[in-house]
Amino acid sequence: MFNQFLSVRTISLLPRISTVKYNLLSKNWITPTTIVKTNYFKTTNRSINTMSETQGKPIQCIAAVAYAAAQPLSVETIIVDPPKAHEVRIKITNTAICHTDAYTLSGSDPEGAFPCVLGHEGAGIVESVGPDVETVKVGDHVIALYTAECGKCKFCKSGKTNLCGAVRATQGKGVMPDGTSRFHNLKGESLLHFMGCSTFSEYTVVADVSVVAVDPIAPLDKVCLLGCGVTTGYGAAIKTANVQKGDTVAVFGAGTVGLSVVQGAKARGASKIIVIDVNSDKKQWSHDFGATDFVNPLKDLKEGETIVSKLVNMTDGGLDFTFDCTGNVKVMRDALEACHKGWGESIIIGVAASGQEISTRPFQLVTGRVWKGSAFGGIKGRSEMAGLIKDYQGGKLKVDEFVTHTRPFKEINEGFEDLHHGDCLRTVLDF
Ligand SMILES: NC(=O)C1=CN([C@@H]2O[C@H](COP(=O)(O)OP(=O)(O)OC[C@H]3O[C@@H](n4cnc5c(N)ncnc54)[C@H](OP(=O)(O)O)[C@@H]3O)[C@@H](O)[C@H]2O)C=CC1
Ligand SMILES: N[C@@H](CCC(=O)N[C@@H](CSC=O)C(=O)NCC(=O)O)C(=O)O
Ligand SMILES: [Zn+2]
Ligand SMILES: [Zn+2]
Repeated sequence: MFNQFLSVRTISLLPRISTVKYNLLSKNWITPTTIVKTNYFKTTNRSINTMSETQGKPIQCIAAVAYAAAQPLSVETIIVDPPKAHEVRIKITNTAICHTDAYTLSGSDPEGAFPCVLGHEGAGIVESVGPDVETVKVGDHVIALYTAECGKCKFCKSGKTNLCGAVRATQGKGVMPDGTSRFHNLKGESLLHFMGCSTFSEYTVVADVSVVAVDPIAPLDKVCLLGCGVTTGYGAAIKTANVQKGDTVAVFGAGTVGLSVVQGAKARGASKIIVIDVNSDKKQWSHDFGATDFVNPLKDLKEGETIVSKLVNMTDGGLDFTFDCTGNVKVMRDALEACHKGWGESIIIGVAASGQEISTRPFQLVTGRVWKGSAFGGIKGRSEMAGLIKDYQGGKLKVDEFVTHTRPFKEINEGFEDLHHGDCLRTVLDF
């Protein structure tokens, strides 16, 4: 099996590599030449193309397979085929569990199909690449991206969105761009991919447009969270909403996504950041991440008061920006209606179950309130991840603080249980 660490023997065969270091944080061997360039669309230093012993061969490894909706995951050995052209096989070192994994596993996702390998908040090391891959190389530390960035499609070139059309259609069907899967169980049954990532497997295969190399010094057991929750919330505040100094902000739902919106709003100098959550245990966290106020609508409303009227009164007529980070369509309506007449914008981030729809009086929009959505915080994964890693390394973006639980990968089902407890922001699994 591929050794996740570049072996000394392998490295000694590469005369151009003079210094080999052991990264104590990520527990991996690194070399100076693995340090990534800021232009992620082309690897400029191709001097290392380390061959792994497993290159071109199927790998047997541990994975968590979702065989059916609302059933525990089956932790078992699966077979991961080698990457084809424009594909990358990654040794996942760490993956977190996002609320969206639980949503799809529950059966509420119209795109959910089984059996599949879930997981989309993961990081690891490139084990091998298929033909024509020019953007990452063996040994690179990487984050999987559920929002691809090809740089060439109509979406990527528009300058208006981070959504990319290159692989989204096949991604939604749970297959690689050529329409087939790289995962099989030991019975020979094909297993579907998920969100173009499938990080609940020790090895996964992703499209080359769905992966970004990161500074190898960044700890993979923390920056895996940049694969979804932290990036989504922070980006929604600083990119989608583009919160400005002095703006007033309300954030519904104080999970990892909501608290990351809070830290984005704080970074921008928002004058008021109100968190609304049904669990008062989230109050301390909210303040720690930068909230100025916390409201529990189940406890803090007076007779005749609604959450909307309370928020409007707290902010002299309504908020400049509100964010739904719950996935609850009633909350989405409240978030819109708490916006200031004339200009308030409400950003929907939460994912609602199949069949759910939003509604409001059109007059709310006629009078200037704006409803928007945000996927992956509007962040372009390949060209903008380096900036987020720098924000994290410079202490501007909190990431470690979200890791409330860690578990060995085999405890993944217990990790899903953690999500239901108010004391959990993220459980990070370790392979
Ligand atoms: N658009 C995108 O790109 C992305 C969307 N998502 C979605 O964003 C949402 C948030 O994700 P995440 O932070 O991981 O989830 P969490 O479950 O950790 O956070 C949601 C929070 O909202 C609280 N909540 C639930 N109902 C209400 C309510 N009626 N009013 C106020 N608060 C409420 C929950 O409390 P309690 O725990 O007590 O229920 C919890 O604290 C999910 O729907 C997820 O699927 C996630 C990532 C990316
Ligand atoms: N498959 C669902 C929609 C799920 C969804 O909205 N996903 C979010 C990311 S959630 C991450 O944790 C997203 O960014 N969607 C954009 C996309 O292109 O998928 C459905 O069909 O309703
Ligand atoms: Zn997610
Ligand atoms: Zn594209």
